[in-house]
Amino acid sequence: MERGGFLELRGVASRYGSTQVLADIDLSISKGEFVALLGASGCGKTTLLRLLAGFIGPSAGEVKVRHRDVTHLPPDKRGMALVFQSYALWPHMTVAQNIGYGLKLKGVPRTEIATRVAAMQSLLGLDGLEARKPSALSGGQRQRVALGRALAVDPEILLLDEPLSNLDARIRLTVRHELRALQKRLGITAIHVTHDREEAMVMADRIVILNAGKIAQQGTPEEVYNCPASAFVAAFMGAENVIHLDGVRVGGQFVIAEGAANAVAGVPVLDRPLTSGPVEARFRPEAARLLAEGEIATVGSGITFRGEVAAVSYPGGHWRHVVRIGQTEIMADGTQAFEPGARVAVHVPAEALFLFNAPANEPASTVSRAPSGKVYA
Ligand SMILES: Nc1ncnc2c1ncn2[C@@H]1O[C@H](COP(=O)(O)OP(=O)(O)OP(=O)(O)O)[C@@H](O)[C@H]1O
Repeated sequence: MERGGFLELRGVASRYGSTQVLADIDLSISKGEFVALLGASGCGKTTLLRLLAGFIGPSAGEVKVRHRDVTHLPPDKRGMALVFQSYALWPHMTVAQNIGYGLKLKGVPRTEIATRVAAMQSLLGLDGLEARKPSALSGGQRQRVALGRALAVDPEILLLDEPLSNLDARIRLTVRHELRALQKRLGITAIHVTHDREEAMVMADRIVILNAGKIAQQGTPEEVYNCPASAFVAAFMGAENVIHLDGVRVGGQFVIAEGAANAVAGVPVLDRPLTSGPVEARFRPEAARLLAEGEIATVGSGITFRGEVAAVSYPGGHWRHVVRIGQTEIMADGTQAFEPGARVAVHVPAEALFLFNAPANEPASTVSRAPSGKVYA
């Protein structure tokens, strides 16, 4: 895959009336790349996709495809096709007519439409269903017809607006896999909007995380999962446990001060712009190791908190514990169950502990400050 330069967004902004929805969007997408736009509801994912498709114009910035400015081109002149969450199939048309719809609009001769439609049906495993109406298809089949209709016009760029979210969980896994395999096979560039983290992780070459209309971070699934650039990204990528700590930066180490529930601990700063003072420590429930309190000394680098089990449940595959550490409650998974009331140690390895300074512009009232080195909530 040739890197960057195929689809470029520079300084793109968008507003609905006086409401700013997107700002400072810079993206460079390679030909054949599968990019997931991931973010919470209302962060601007669909607006960005509609802007790429040409249904709305940006209030600032430009969109280029192969170095050609398409910012003000109408949707049908951009070489892009959009697949919606709701399928948007014509109910009175058959599968074949739906797939051929875009070709008919373009004035493609009937015999050629028939050939292309047949090829699409066979590519998407819809052979034998050509005469059916959408009402006589399963959700997964309908979504494949919608995909066929988008691909039949031979777009260079496929825009996917949560196309799998109406499918039930089991079918979604299959269609995810099919869609990714098809995209790779056709070498088509795809931009996929989703709020499902796992879907983005398993399908995309690159994940672009949006927060309130801005790019919070972009990178491979592994990068955004293992090296979140902010507390927001860490939380969004599942590191929902949060403990407030204090410490000092000494060269490449951050030395966490002793607290009511932890001893002094040093963790590498890596490439985080960490400064001495209060920090927010985040980690995933599955990254924490739960031990009986006496086992503290046997664990490796990272930090260990002393706590008490408040609740335990079995969601499948592991035991999930709610552990009270000071006034804070965190979740920690383990292969062994500890009873409520048990005194435990929660060890978080250095590589799974994400430290962030509290944002400088956060109002003082929302930033909790602890006495130096204390764990608190
Ligand atoms: N036509 C519109 N007029 C005014 N505001 C709008 C319009 N469409 C969207 N918005 C607002 O713009 C913001 C971004 O909406 P958008 O649909 O892009 O979010 P999203 O990330 O796709 O959300 P979801 O995951 O819920 O679909 C939201 O606050 C939304 O209320």
